[in-house]
Amino acid sequence: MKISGKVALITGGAGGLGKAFAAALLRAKAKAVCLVDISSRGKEVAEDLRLQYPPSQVDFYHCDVMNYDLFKGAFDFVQKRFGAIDIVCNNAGMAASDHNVSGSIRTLRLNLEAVYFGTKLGMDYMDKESGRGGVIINVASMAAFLPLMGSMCYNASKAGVVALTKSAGVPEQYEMTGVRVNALCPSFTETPLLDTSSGLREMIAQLPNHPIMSPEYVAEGFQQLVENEELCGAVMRVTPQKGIEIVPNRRKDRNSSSKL
Ligand SMILES: NC(=O)C1=CN([C@@H]2O[C@H](COP(=O)(O)OP(=O)(O)OC[C@H]3O[C@@H](n4cnc5c(N)ncnc54)[C@H](O)[C@@H]3O)[C@@H](O)[C@H]2O)C=CC1
Ligand SMILES: CC/C=C\C[C@H](O)/C=C/C=C\C=C\C=C\C(=O)[C@@H](O)C/C=C\CCC(=O)O
Repeated sequence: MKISGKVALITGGAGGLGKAFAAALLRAKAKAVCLVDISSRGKEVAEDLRLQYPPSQVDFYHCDVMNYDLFKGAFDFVQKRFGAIDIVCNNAGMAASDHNVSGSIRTLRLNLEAVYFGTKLGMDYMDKESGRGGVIINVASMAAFLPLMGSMCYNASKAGVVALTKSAGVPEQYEMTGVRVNALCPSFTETPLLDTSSGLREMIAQLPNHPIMSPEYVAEGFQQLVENEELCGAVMRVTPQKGIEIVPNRRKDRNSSSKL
């Protein structure tokens, strides 16, 4: 998809990766980006980006994406304001350690349930019937493949996002909807999330040859998932060791008459 002139909605847009994704779209001349976040910091982030990237429009919509009706309100807002939605990024996320039961349940709800809401809403608003097609990027993590110790629900939520994205992105579905759905799985990235878990930075520092990546580098992968029309149901890993790579899709090796 050519980004120039397009309209995007990014959840968790007040945070590290969300802001970098927004900036990447704005540099590629998106018409408008709406940052959807529960933190009112999003207002300043939107203002900052608006000043940096005229004449693109940047809005902030305050919303808890774990509430389906409130999240739908964000889609209605963007649809009404700009006439269409082309790009949805389900990025809002959190992590909690295993001994924090309520935090772990919240992690599952935000990282997986709300990504289901955003994927369903993205399809409803962008499919060929109500919209003009589009692309959804769901932010998972390398934790989907290599679990972060002591964070069962974080790891499970991210593995769930990968499975959800593959289901939503099967080619047969794309033919009906015109909406591509892809997953982005970064390794450790320099954002405020790294400071929410005690001892994490020390643990990362002990990993051999494992620098923490910049949000701007991960945003390069994000931009490829948006732009490359070939990618649907794709899972992209972004790591300091191997760079930006698409995880091979086993489905392609199967007999074409198989539905699995
Ligand atoms: N930083 C890292 O090392 C990595 C992060 N990720 C994923 O990237 C995504 C973005 O995280 P970061 O930018 O790193 O963290 P962050 O903490 O900077 O950003 C998360 C954003 O989500 C927002 N948010 C939290 N609860 C919300 C809710 N209920 N409704 C709406 N917004 C809500 C926060 O206010 C914040 O702005 C997350 O899904 C995270 O799991 C994936 C791999 C690595
Ligand atoms: C508090 C939350 C903190 C961090 C969030 C983040 O999403 C968690 C990540 C968890 C695990 C990351 C593992 C990363 C591994 C690597 O980047 C590389 O070691 C992987 C490179 C190659 C793997 C070998 C292979 O399978 O090919």
